[in-house]
Amino acid sequence: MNITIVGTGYVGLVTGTTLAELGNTVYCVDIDFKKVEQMKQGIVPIYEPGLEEMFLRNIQAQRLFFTTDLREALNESEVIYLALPTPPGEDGSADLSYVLSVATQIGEMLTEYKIIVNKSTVPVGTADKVRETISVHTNIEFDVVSNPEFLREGFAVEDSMNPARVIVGTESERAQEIMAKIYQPFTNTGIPIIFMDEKSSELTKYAANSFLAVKITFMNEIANYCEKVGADVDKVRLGMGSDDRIGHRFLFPGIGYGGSCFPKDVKALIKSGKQEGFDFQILEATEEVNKNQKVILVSEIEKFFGDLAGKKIALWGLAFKANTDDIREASSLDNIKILLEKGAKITAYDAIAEDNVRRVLGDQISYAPDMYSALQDADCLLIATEWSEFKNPNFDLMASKMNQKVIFDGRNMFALEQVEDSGFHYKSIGRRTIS
Ligand SMILES: NC(=O)c1ccc[n+]([C@@H]2O[C@H](COP(=O)([O-])OP(=O)(O)OC[C@H]3O[C@@H](n4cnc5c(N)ncnc54)[C@H](O)[C@@H]3O)[C@@H](O)[C@H]2O)c1
Ligand SMILES: O=c1ccn([C@@H]2O[C@H](COP(=O)(O)OP(=O)(O)O[C@H]3O[C@H](CO)[C@@H](O)[C@H](O)[C@H]3O)[C@@H](O)[C@H]2O)c(=O)[nH]1
Repeated sequence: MNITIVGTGYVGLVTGTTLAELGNTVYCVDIDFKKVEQMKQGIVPIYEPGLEEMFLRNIQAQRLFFTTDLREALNESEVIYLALPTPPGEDGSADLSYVLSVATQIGEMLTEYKIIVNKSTVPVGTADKVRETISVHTNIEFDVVSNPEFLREGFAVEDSMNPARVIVGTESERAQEIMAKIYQPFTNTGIPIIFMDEKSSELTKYAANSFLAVKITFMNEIANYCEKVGADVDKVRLGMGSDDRIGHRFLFPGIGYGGSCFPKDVKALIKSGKQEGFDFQILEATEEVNKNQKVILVSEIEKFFGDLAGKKIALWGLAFKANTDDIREASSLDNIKILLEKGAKITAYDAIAEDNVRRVLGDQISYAPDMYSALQDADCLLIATEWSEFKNPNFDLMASKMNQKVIFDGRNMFALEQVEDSGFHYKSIGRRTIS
């Protein structure tokens, strides 16, 4: 099938590449000329493990094309996926301007029946809005389908090739048949394709993300309570997770959830609720707890050192989680902001996300070329991202570089036994402090 993807960010590019890998001819459209030029030259503009190989393979096979010309792509395709940004507007609600402006353009360009598939995360009722927007400009028949995306950054290729489920929201039989055809390769391998109405499909996405945000936040509160009563959150986590009604995944406490999705989607669902006179009390509490959790170690650092003016802090990890270059709503940034305000000096190391942080913070902080150089003359180390290379460090080498042997670990990277004999003061989340 010929398919157009509008927007080639994390979702659009991965979706486009995956659909090409499944044998479709895919036209990826973006307004960012520079990005499109890069992609035409075989350069993947984002860091996503496994993507480059598949991307190059499908370009070579002439199944994957890039353009800034929406009309050209539209004319070639029967199905148009929207993978456009839906950032929070000033009041926290999802900003639909990207989606609706492309809907307007599509309306003006339609010459024959098309299906417009919305992969962006959008509030309930957006399919109707897209339909109304397109209808203003055309009498030609079309369908709008909700098909939310559940991929995780860092595992985007894996999640797209082998999703837990595919949700398709449509009440049109014609659209349902075509969507079933696109996802037939998944059906063949036993992946459920769940058809439902558009509104339920749109809400499924917010409900799933918000539930996971609540799950993490609940564990962060349990972790904070563990510290009060002398329990160990790692043991509690194992004990809880062994009940398969709870499960082991997404029970890892830390310095709060970040990224381009959970914070904005929780906010947007709260806002959508308010518009109906409905209070999502659990989500409001989740937001509040998460806001504090993101910087919970700053007060620990202050408790340890007193005045932070002039203190040198090494920071391992800038990305909002491991295996991505994405720094949107990263806890590292919240910590940097407050630590700088308090007069600390920061040297950060993150091999993958450094460039993105440089664009935002410039030389407000220093950047180290490797994890050990970041520690030179540091009064303490703060760990903000769980990159694998931090998992089993040489504690002697670390000690030889640092002014003081002090670690604040926002990701519980080490088993307590790993640190026990190293002579480090080690403060993690929800576990005994070693000193
Ligand atoms: N990032 C994720 O892990 C993830 C996962 C699931 C769902 N989502 C949702 O998917 C949507 C897209 O997210 P993303 O992270 O891929 O965004 P992104 O910011 O990485 O990419 C969006 C792309 O759209 C392009 N764009 C903007 N306006 C355009 C226009 N008029 N025409 C063509 N291209 C245009 C931008 O240049 C950019 O390349 C959002 O609604 C998000 O909530 C994201
Ligand atoms: O046990 C855990 C799991 C995650 N996190 C944090 O939660 C945030 C989000 O992590 P993750 O869900 O892995 O990353 P995303 O790539 O943002 O993916 C989420 O958001 C996407 C965008 O909507 C959805 O498609 C995915 O299904 C959903 O997992 C990150 O800050 C993680 O550090 C924890 O603190 N503890």
